[in-house]
Amino acid sequence: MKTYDIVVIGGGSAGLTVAAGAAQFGAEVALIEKKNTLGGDCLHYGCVPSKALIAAAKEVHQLYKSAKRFGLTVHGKPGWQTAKEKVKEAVASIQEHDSEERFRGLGIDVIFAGARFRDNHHIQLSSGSIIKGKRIVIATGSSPVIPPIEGIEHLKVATNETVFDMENLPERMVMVGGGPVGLELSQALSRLGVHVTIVDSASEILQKEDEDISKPVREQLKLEMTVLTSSTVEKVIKKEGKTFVVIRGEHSQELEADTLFIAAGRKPNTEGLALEKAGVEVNKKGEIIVKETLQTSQANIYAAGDVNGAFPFTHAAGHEGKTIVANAVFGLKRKVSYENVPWAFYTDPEIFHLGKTEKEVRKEKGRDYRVYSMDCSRVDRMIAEQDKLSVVKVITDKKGKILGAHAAGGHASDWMQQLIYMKTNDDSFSKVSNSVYPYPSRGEIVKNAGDLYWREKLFESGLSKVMAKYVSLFR
Ligand SMILES: Cc1cc2nc3c(=O)[nH]c(=O)nc-3n(C[C@H](O)[C@H](O)[C@H](O)COP(=O)(O)OP(=O)(O)OC[C@H]3O[C@@H](n4cnc5c(N)ncnc54)[C@H](O)[C@@H]3O)c2cc1C
Ligand SMILES: NC(=O)c1ccc[n+]([C@@H]2O[C@H](COP(=O)([O-])OP(=O)(O)OC[C@H]3O[C@@H](n4cnc5c(N)ncnc54)[C@H](O)[C@@H]3O)[C@@H](O)[C@H]2O)c1
Repeated sequence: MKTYDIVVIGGGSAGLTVAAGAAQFGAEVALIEKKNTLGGDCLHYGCVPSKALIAAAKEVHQLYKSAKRFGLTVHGKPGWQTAKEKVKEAVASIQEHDSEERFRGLGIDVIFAGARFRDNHHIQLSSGSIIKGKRIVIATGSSPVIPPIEGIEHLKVATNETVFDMENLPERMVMVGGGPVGLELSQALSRLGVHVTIVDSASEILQKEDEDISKPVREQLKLEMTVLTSSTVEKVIKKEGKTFVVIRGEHSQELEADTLFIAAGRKPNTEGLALEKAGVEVNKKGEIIVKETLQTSQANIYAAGDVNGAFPFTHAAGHEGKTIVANAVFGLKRKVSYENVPWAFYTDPEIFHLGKTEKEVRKEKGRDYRVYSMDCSRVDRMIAEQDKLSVVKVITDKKGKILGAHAAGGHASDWMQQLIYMKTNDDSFSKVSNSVYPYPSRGEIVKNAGDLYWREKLFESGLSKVMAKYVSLFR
């Protein structure tokens, strides 16, 4: 039986970060992956294929928009096979970075097998052999939750795991769930010609955002698809040879459809791991309970990525992975923090979210905070590109410390990046105004918000009146 310094279970974003980091620091590492390829959900069923599909759909959308504007006529339907090829190309290119050879080249033993705990140090592989880990990292990810829906077998069911391989595009699709998976993929599929209805049990989509950020995105999405909130899919029925989805709640109705896409949230992949044999505890949702050091209830076992449910994004899985390398390889007690970890939803317009929302800050601090909001009406690049939606909002404390930074708009995930750096380094928002932005760039919207900070300071100090008087004399 071979003993490793670190055994990593799961070859996705979290597991690959830990395995590569630990091996580069000289640890003997085994990486176990139950599928026959590395990369996990992000590469095969998540971030990468969805962004490639979004890009393909955007091309089609832009084509129709431009044709209309220039008085041209477009014939035919967008080809699903072409869109699928684009997705496959993107996955194949990125797969090279996550190749088995690359990880073997780092000295890692890559083992393609299912893993199961025998105790808190021993792992039974589906091949039959047993390996020992001084430290073990669980990075097994998550899977889509499929809510019970009577008669679901009457129509095609898609999830993020099957959509990119669909033979043909559906004609009429009901999307169960208007979270990021539901919204991003609904918009892409709608732009490729699918008639989409989103059904969400929540009273509104994008509830984690402040209203001024979510509203422009919601309004755009509602132009491209139907969104039924406070509603759920109860069952699927057949009537006169047609299939209907029965929706209950605020928008009760029977809706004809040929495909049901399920994007109703995620469940952690812990089934079959025999966590009880290792003494690893889970919460009510089945997520592995971790301390801030990412140690589980067993000090030598760590959990990273979607399986701990803390911040289910690829970049957060990488962030957690680095923390685990520091703690498991060097014996440190570094604590993970999500305070400066953003997220972006790649709808069109995009959503960018960093730190606290105004709703959250108000709850915590009452009125003891400042908000600097700016729309695109004075950003020449956005005006030139006929962008009428983009908006940015920065929330600070009285001294200018950034508590939250949020935006909606095309490419918002790019033009908001300066604020991630500033917040991470505790820089005052006042400093944005000192930066010179290239003209005309979209990022000027952030600079304009920064200028508001000084305008307010000047006004508060009464200096503006003195200055006005001085300037009038000067003239
Ligand atoms: C449609 C979609 C779009 C997304 N888009 C984005 C995005 O744009 N940006 C972003 O940041 N996040 C995005 N996400 C979220 C992102 O994909 C996940 O947060 C990320 O993949 C989590 O990484 P992970 O390593 O925890 O899990 P995974 O990447 O799922 O990796 C887990 C691995 O463990 C393996 N495994 C499971 N059980 C076992 C076992 N018993 N033995 C051995 N191996 C096992 C699995 O086969 C898998 O390869 C998206 C998700 C979806 C569904
Ligand atoms: N751009 C990105 O970074 C990106 C994109 C996609 C996914 N993700 C990650 O993947 C995770 C999962 O996303 P998701 O959208 O699958 O889950 P989610 O939990 O974020 O959203 C699920 C939605 O489904 C609704 N819902 C749940 N059960 C329902 C039911 N029975 N009927 C109707 N509606 C129901 C919920 O109200 C919710 O709005 C996200 O938390 C995010 O971290 C990130």
